[in-house]
Amino acid sequence: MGQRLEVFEPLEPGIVRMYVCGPTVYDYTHLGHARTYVAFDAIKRYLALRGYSVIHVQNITDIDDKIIDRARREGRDWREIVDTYSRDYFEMLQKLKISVHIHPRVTDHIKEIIEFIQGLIDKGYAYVAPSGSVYFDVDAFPGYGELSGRFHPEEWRQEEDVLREKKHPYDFALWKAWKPGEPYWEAPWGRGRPGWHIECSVMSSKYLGEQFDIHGGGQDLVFPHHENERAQSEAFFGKKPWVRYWLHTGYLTIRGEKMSKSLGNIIPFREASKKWSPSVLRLWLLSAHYRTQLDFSEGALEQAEANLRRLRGAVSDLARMLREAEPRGRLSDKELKALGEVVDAYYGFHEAMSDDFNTARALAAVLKLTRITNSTLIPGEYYTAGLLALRVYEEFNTVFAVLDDVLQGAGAPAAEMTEKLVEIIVSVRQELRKRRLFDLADSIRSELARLGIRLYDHPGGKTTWRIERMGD
Ligand SMILES: Nc1ncnc2c1ncn2[C@@H]1O[C@H](COP(=O)(O)OP(=O)(O)OP(=O)(O)O)[C@@H](O)[C@H]1O
Ligand SMILES: [Zn+2]
Repeated sequence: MGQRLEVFEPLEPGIVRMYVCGPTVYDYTHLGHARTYVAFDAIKRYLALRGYSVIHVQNITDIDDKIIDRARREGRDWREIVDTYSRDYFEMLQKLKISVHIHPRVTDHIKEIIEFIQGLIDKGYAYVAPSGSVYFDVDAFPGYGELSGRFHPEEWRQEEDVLREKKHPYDFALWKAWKPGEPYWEAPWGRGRPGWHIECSVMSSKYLGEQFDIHGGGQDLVFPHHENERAQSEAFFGKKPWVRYWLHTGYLTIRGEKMSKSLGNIIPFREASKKWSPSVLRLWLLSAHYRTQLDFSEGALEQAEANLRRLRGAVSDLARMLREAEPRGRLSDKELKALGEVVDAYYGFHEAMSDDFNTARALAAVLKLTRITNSTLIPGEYYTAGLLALRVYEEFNTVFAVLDDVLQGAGAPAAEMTEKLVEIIVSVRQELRKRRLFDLADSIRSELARLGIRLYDHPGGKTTWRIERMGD
């Protein structure tokens, strides 16, 4: 609202109530949606890391013009459309490790929506038009435009098709009167269905209260959707501010254009996930700050894949070093210096995340730590500095969630067993090479590579290895 950074103070100490506008389920979820949902997931995870209890509500719009149009075009029932695409959306959430606490659906809240609209009519903020549609009377709410910074009624023109019956062209629909062939619910003003904006005012307050902390969505939702949600809610509850902090994600673009169904340039998540693992996608999506634009390119994903490999390699090497090395009472000057660099990375990560959740800078701090890990900690067998470095990777992973399996493995007996097995296979392969059975040695090497275990043959015959397997 203030167009500036503010210190975060939730309504109630220690608790964060967060509402994010979810999808209208009429088509496959694409990478643009994934960008927004991963961003809020990381925000939630970081707040949790900092000790807040976060309640995350993300709705599903399961009745809307777009859904009805699609059902009509395909000659299917609208509920089938909702079923197909909400399933696809849930699959994406699961693959990307996004855990939303409550997923309210519009059609489960019709009664509450009707009551809310009736309340707005009773308070003089809404009126029933001759058709039986109900509109919000924008002129009755003086704060309209404060969120989006649009104050000119001329810019507010909404719902052109119903201009005739609105008091002002900028009023927007709370309830849409039934037209033949459309799904409907009975209301005091006649049959119909809710407009788009009202659902979020109703469902957020039902689960989070009349005022809450964070409201999120893509930047395309600032106007009119969030402006309208805010007008409805502040009018209805008579409390200000309805939302303490508005957070909006920048667009995911492709060749500079917003990825969107209407532009026909979308990459469905399910297609993308055939080519890149969910961890690579997550790391890429978080490689930019949530408010900035992020452009899709194969090169950017390859970069994310390479970064993930480096992170995973460093963590698995570090875990192995920690199992083998021992604490050394006094730290050498060299280890002290290395420890200082690890501490810098630790603060670098938290400083970036505390500065409006800057995941781009947080990632850079951890990639720098990876260079230090590989060049100094592991070769130096620096136990104390290594232990702290592992802690940094763990906290990083609490937010980024791309190293779950390597970190779980770090210290677990299963990982140790794998290592011993790899050692045996590597020594058998050494023997084969000594006997000049290079075909066999090569096939062992490529079989291991398929499992993500990479062997490095050094001059002089020594072979080292590391686990680079992608976890998903
Ligand atoms: N390209 C994008 N980049 C970032 N966020 C996006 C993008 N496209 C959609 N979103 C966000 O995803 C959420 C779900 O949006 P919604 O279901 O309204 O999308 P949509 O209108 O179906 O998408 P499209 O723009 O492709 O038609 C919203 O918060 C929206 O802002
Ligand atoms: Zn909404």
